[in-house]
Amino acid sequence: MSKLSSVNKYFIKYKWRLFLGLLFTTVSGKFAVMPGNKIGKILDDVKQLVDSGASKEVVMPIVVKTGLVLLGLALLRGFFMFMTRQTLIVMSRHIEYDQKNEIYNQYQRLNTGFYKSNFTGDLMNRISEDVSRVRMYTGPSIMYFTNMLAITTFGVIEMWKVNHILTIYVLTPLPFLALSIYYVNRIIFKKSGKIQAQLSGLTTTAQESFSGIRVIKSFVQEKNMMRFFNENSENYRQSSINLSVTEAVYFPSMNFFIGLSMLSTILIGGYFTINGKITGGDIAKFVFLINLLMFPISSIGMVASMTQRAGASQKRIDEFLDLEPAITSPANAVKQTLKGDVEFSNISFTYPHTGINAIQHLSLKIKPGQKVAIIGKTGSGKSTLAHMMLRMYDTTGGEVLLDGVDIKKFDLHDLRRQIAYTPQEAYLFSDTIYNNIKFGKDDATEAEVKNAARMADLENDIAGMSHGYETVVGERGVMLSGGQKQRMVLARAIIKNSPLLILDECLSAVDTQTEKNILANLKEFLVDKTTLVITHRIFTSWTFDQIIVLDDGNIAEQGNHEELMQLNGRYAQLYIHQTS
Ligand SMILES: Nc1ncnc2c1ncn2[C@@H]1O[C@H](COP(=O)(O)OP(=O)(O)OP(=O)(O)O)[C@@H](O)[C@H]1O
Repeated sequence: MSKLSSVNKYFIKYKWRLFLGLLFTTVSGKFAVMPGNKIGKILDDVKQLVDSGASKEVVMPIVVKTGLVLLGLALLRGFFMFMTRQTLIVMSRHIEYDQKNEIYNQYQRLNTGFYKSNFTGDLMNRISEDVSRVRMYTGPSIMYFTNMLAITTFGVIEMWKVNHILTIYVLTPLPFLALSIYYVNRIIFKKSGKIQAQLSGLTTTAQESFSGIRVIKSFVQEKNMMRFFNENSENYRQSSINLSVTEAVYFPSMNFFIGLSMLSTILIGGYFTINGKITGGDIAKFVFLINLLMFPISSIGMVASMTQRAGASQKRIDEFLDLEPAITSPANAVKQTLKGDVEFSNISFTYPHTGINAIQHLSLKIKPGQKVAIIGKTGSGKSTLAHMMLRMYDTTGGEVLLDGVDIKKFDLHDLRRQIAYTPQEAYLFSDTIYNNIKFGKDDATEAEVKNAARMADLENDIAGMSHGYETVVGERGVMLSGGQKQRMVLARAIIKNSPLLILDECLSAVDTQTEKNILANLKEFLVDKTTLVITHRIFTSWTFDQIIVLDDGNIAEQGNHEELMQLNGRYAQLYIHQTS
């Protein structure tokens, strides 16, 4: 239970729903037990009247009256059961909503490094499966447990009033019922966990096949993929059949123990009736109450098993929520409008999980409004430099200064808000073109969105689509070509209108004419913006203030175009190769 103590704050938040829910459950329990008395009494009364020779006309109204009372009690019980669900189950839905938001918020707080070292499936599980299991505790478990307490208490009191010994005999099998349900539930849970994992495997295989269908077809791997899928599918089928065998034990075991209680009632109750200790009506009352107790008692096992699972899930949720992001805003964080002065002062960076020294003692100064090209062979550390500026990772040595201030002193959100960045991987949301561009600026007007699209040379592409700006781009933008995706991401960065712009391979997939159009469109827009262009291809139509050639995490060549051509090093070779 201690694992679930962190859920208590929600019970305090929704205390009125909880209180009313418990009250309604108790009242509905009372109404559930009350018909027992009525049934016992009417049977005894009718027997007495018939024995004393009363006519049908005398007996029938009494029976009808009792029938109406029973109907009224059933309606009242139904009403309070409805109210129980309206309070307790609705409360559990509110808690589920709060927990999901809390977890989602934590996902957003954590840094890039966290996502590199955790699997998507596991992360998704916390927000879906773990939260659902906790909900089973905050809603159904509490409801079933209270219902069990109420019905058992009221029911046992009623039985006790009739005959102590019979009550003890009748109740003896019931704890075994609860225990057996608990064990069956645990086995079912274990087996369903295995099935769930197999199902995830199947879904992943199917999903990978859909995404990689072109690769599968071109390598003529259809048969192998089918065989692989079939094997997994067969395992899943076997496990599911196995589970249904276990599930089939559930109700017969319940009936077995209830049957034992019934047997005691009839045998011992019959013996007591013969001896005049109880009446026939009392036996009917016992039979009614035992049937009533069947579900609440068996629910103890179910509740115990659900609570255990919820505890394990809440532990996982708590461990996740307790993680502190490695990169945060400091106390008294600096918030200022950036001019665009950038300095890398002897920075080094080693990736934590692989130990790769991506940047080594690099120093570089960029003045406000300068255009800087960062080139270098693959893996030389270009993108890592961009990550340092955005504080996706913190340097392991040296400092990054913006307008002379160490970036670790800035408010993190304010810092990122002032840097427009196009990551190498052009990521789009499965939303409309319009919303994907507008994502760069919450309050952007339609004119701003269209202007950003124009600058990214997207106007003609969008005009050619049947729904124009309202075209949905599909999952991760699958409906668009590689070049269109890159330009969408560029438009999203343009609309941000930040004093600092980092373009990481943002035009690698567009043809040279489109590249020229975009660069021409951007020239004026970028006049006063510090711009870092990370590229393999040299933009010949632009004049860069500085060109940095990176090699193995350090600067191999530095200067403007003329200086580097004179140096006749790597840049010159690349330039000659590209222009020839
Ligand atoms: N998340 C990461 N975890 C561990 N190592 C990484 C990570 N990202 C990059 N690296 C490593 O750091 C080095 C620099 O990578 P980086 O992405 O900065 O290179 P790059 O110059 O941008 O390359 P490319 O031109 O191929 O994009 C590489 O050796 C790379 O393998």
